[in-house]
Amino acid sequence: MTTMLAETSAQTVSMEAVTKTYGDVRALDGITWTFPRGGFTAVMGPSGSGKSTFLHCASGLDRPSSGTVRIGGVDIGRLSEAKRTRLRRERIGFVFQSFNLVPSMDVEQNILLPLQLGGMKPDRAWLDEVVRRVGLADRVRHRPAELSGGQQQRVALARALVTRPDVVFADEPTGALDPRTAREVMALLREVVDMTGQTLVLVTHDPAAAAWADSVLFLSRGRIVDELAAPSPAAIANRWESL
Ligand SMILES: Nc1ncnc2c1ncn2[C@@H]1O[C@H](COP(=O)(O)OP(=O)(O)OP(=O)(O)O)[C@@H](O)[C@H]1O
Repeated sequence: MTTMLAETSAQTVSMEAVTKTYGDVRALDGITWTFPRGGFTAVMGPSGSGKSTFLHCASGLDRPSSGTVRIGGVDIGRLSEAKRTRLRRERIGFVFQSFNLVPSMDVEQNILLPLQLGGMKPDRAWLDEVVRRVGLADRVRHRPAELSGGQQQRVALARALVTRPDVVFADEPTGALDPRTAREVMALLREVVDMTGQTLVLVTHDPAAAAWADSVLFLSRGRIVDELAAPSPAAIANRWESL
């Protein structure tokens, strides 16, 4: 087996005293956190605890109301919207519950889309490596509609990895999959972290999915209230109950 640690980014995302308010609502209330490089972190919390807001701010989709978010060492609060978009495209990968593939494009075209949008040149060797790693080498000319849900999510993962991002954010990536396919996708995410040193952040409601992570952050009312390292599904469910 090959490892590609040398090819991963030196930077991750760090947040310092981050708040986000919507009118009177304090959706994030003083978040300070740096995602460990090469680590797999799950973020959990009850409905309304601020998970989506956390994901949006940490990934540069949105700007905090106060505090600092650094992506690859760059303070996103100081960037124009256009520059933040560019930084996000180059430094962050996304995987969503709904896959978000372009139906008219084949697998390879979908995977290459972030490079195309950013005017970046594909690295053929890395593309082949990513496609092989997610198990799609014999599917590159298929369209999304010709693939199972699990395969479509693998395409989305390959698309997230193709730019060699600092951090991949996965938002309920198994939410649309049956339990067996969900386990396969989680096992693949774990393998990608272990084999490539990719930093990964998973936002999920599902203790079984979160248990694949190195550690779980628990959000409540916009704050990080706990971290569980090397968590079992039972320990996660237990902590969840008391939030
Ligand atoms: N655009 C917005 N405008 C106003 N209030 C918002 C907005 N986005 C989020 N909020 C509020 O901020 C708080 C945190 O919401 P957020 O969506 O981050 O929580 P969540 O943990 O992701 O919830 P869920 O699990 O239900 O998706 C909630 O009180 C929510 O109503």
